[in-house]
Amino acid sequence: MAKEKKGVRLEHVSKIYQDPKTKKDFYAVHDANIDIAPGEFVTLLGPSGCGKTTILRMIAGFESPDEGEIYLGGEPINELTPNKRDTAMVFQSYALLPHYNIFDNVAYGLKLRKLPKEEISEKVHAILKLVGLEGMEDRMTNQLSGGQQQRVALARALVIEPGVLLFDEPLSNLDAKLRVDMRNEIRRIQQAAGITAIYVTHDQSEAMALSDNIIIMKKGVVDQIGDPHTVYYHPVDEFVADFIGESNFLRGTLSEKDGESGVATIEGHSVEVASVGHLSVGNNCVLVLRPEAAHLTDEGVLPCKVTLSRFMGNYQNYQVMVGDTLVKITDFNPKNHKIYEVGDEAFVNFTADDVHVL
Ligand SMILES: Nc1ncnc2c1ncn2[C@@H]1O[C@H](COP(=O)(O)OP(=O)(O)OP(=O)(O)O)[C@@H](O)[C@H]1O
Repeated sequence: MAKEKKGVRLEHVSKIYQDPKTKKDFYAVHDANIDIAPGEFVTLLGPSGCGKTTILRMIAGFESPDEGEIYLGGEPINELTPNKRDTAMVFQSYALLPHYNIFDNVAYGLKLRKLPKEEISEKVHAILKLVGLEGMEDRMTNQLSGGQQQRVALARALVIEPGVLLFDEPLSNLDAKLRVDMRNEIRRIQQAAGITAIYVTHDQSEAMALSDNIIIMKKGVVDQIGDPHTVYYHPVDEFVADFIGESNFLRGTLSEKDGESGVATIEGHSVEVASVGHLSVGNNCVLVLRPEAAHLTDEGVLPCKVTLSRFMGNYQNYQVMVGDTLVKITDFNPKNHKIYEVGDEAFVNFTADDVHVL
């Protein structure tokens, strides 16, 4: 449906703001280098205040970078006003026109572009079909549910056939169930429309569900860019490991090394590890162990004492102490495993491939 899918590139982009309290300048975004391929769905993910929205607003043209250059479809766009950029934004607040019906809300951008009436009608109907609002053209937007309003906002952005669609936390105002339904819809519609999408969220499951690639931001800096699998299994640091899913951090030192494999000492116990080429013997290291990758067994890698054991229906939730380290364990197959109770002595079991070493 898009005229042409466009890629987006940020080269050494920074944005400086003044802190209203201290009056000191600070980098809201610092030296961002991002390359988004045409047709890709990318999320900007990170905690509040990390600079996600600032990046999105710079791409849209509502803010201009203090350093660096932004390219859209290979062309530099820093000097272009928002209406000259081939982008459309879907806002958190929907920003619909309250006294207009669905048709007129969606047609608005096309009327501004002075398209012939028949073409407008054709395009609006095609988009309403795509977002699942066919036949509802005459409904006023204040008579719609949150999910329907979100669909209208999406249709209104899509109808102008932008090269890039920008989303600023578009599902924040919806309840949990609807958020999940709508995010699946957004992904379906983006793929059907064949459009490049950049999506701001602080919800990691939303980012995992939607993205080809996730850009994880930390205090104005791009910390890691990768597909959901990479950021989950190969986080670059503890921040990413903690932000994407749950993690246990087992701290110790590397005591032996042979090429890529080695042995780490954790709480006085030897643990076989892999992919430690970046470390030397004697270095401190952190083993990132996902709760679902760890198992409780009678014999295993690290002796522990169970401090919490809770049946959650589809999984058994444990907390255990390995020396002074608390380890969370999720057993997704409790029906077929021995259940340990609080106070039991057991072992945390895992293989070298189950841990990611930082
Ligand atoms: N116009 C402005 N003037 C001064 N500081 C600003 C301005 N806009 C944003 N900031 C600050 O810049 C930093 C980054 O803000 P930004 O809105 O990009 O964060 P965010 O990651 O999108 O956060 P959230 O998830 O809360 O929306 C924050 O510290 C914010 O307070």
